[in-house]
Amino acid sequence: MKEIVVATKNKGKAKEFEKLFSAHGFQVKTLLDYPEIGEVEETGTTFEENAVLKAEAVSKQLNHPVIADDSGLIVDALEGRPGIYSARYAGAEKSDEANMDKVLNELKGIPDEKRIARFYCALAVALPGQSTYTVFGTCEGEILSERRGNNGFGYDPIFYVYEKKRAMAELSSEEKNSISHRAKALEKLGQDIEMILSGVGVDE
Ligand SMILES: O=c1[nH]c(=O)c2ncn([C@@H]3O[C@H](COP(=O)(O)OP(=O)(O)OP(=O)(O)O)[C@@H](O)[C@H]3O)c2[nH]1
Ligand SMILES: [Mg+2]
Repeated sequence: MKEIVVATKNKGKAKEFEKLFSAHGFQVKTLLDYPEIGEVEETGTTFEENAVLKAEAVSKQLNHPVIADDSGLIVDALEGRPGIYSARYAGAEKSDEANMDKVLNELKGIPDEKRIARFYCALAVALPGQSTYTVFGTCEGEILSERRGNNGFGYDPIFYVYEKKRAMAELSSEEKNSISHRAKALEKLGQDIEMILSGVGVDE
């Protein structure tokens, strides 16, 4: 089976990519398989910049093609926060529970129609010796007033997905993978995906 390296240490993302890429016949390796690779500092000011930083840094270290994901939650009533700071919104320990509590507290008393939000995912594909390619995807919804469901990761329990009329954490992994920002970004690679991945894949 061909392998694809995704430059993430996030177990939730890793699981989603495993399923998304298995549909294309690829086995996913992540930074959890390469403990020697340190954290890449996310110093960019956009999701795209951070995705490129992660993909290129890891591609250089491994000297092979790498995909990276930089993603997050954008809440209109919070002027776009937590945005690129989604993982660390409530502090460096990256606690999903503390992050959700912070968003829920900031939105206390805000009515449903003003709780509009979206998930955003930028994917960068870094191929050694070639320019890095980026695509993005979004998923529209609203911030609930309390948690619902146990699936997924991150802010999934407090995100109501318009397309499914349920919280993201109430969706099965198959359902999430059919509508998520991550899946939509991958879809944008469209018909190019097999071609790009045939360059990205590393034969075992
Ligand atoms: O409920 C969610 N469902 C999702 O589908 C989702 N995708 C992203 N996020 C949030 O945004 C941060 C990404 O930040 P991020 O791209 O820097 O990733 P990360 O730091 O977790 O891992 P890495 O990939 O950088 O190693 C994550 O930690 C989450 O808080 C999500 N939350
Ligand atoms: Mg990160």
